[in-house]
Amino acid sequence: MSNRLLDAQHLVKNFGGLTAVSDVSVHFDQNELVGLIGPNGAGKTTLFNLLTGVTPISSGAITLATDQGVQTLNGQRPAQIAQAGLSRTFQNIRLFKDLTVLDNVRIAMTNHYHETFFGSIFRTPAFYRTEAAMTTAAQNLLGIFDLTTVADQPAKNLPYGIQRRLEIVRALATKPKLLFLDEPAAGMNPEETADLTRLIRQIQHDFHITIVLIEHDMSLVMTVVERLYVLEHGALLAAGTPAEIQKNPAVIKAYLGDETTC
Ligand SMILES: Nc1ncnc2c1ncn2[C@@H]1O[C@H](COP(=O)(O)OP(=O)(O)OP(=O)(O)O)[C@@H](O)[C@H]1O
Repeated sequence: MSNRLLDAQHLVKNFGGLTAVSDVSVHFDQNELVGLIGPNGAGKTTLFNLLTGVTPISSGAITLATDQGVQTLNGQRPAQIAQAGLSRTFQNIRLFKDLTVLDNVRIAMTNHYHETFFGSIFRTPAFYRTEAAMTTAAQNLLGIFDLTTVADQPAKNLPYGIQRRLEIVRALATKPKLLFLDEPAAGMNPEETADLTRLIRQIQHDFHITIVLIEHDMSLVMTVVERLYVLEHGALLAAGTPAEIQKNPAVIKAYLGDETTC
């Protein structure tokens, strides 16, 4: 039986006269850790935006395997796609900076805990039960990711690396099947990057989800992923294991050279 989770076929995205994504087909399997690399402007973030519904596709098809069968994602709104099990982080940190760490995670959980308008206005017992369940679940997640001691601090008070970790925890709070991380190591110092590497491995191990990672830090991406896609000028240049990609002459010529980053 196939363990295919997400299938994207012949995706195209045109912005006026510019083709940012040009006939790209990718797939992600259950519990896989996949990297997406390529130089600036190659179309990596646009591809994430297409897969998560942030940007509508010009043509192509995106399907997700679910317990109810294969579901078509293209044409659906980002909230519907999130509900289907796709979650993501962005290149720029998008936290509620004035809210506490705990509330940032609780808010991300609301799509799984249904509070009625009546309940929230009249503070019914059901409302308090839902609130308590959300708080407990959020505290558990913070515990797993060593954020308990900062749970009551406003997100803006956290060091940069911890804010990035909180973003990932928020994305996990939506209980995704597939997590897209857009340059999670951007702006991190070596110690923070090492922490992130451990965190990504821990998530895959503990949560059994698929993770797709855009990353410019080649040492990070080559150590954590099982498979890589390489984009160039919006098109797929290569796909394979880190060992295959590192030996691929076209990739070496286009991106790697003698450098450890591209
Ligand atoms: N909303 C938009 N409108 C017009 N052009 C866009 C839009 N979004 C992206 N582009 C263009 O599409 C191309 C691909 O951009 P994209 O951000 O996907 O690249 P990237 O590989 O993620 O780059 P980076 O590594 O710098 O983040 C670029 O030429 C960019 O200017």
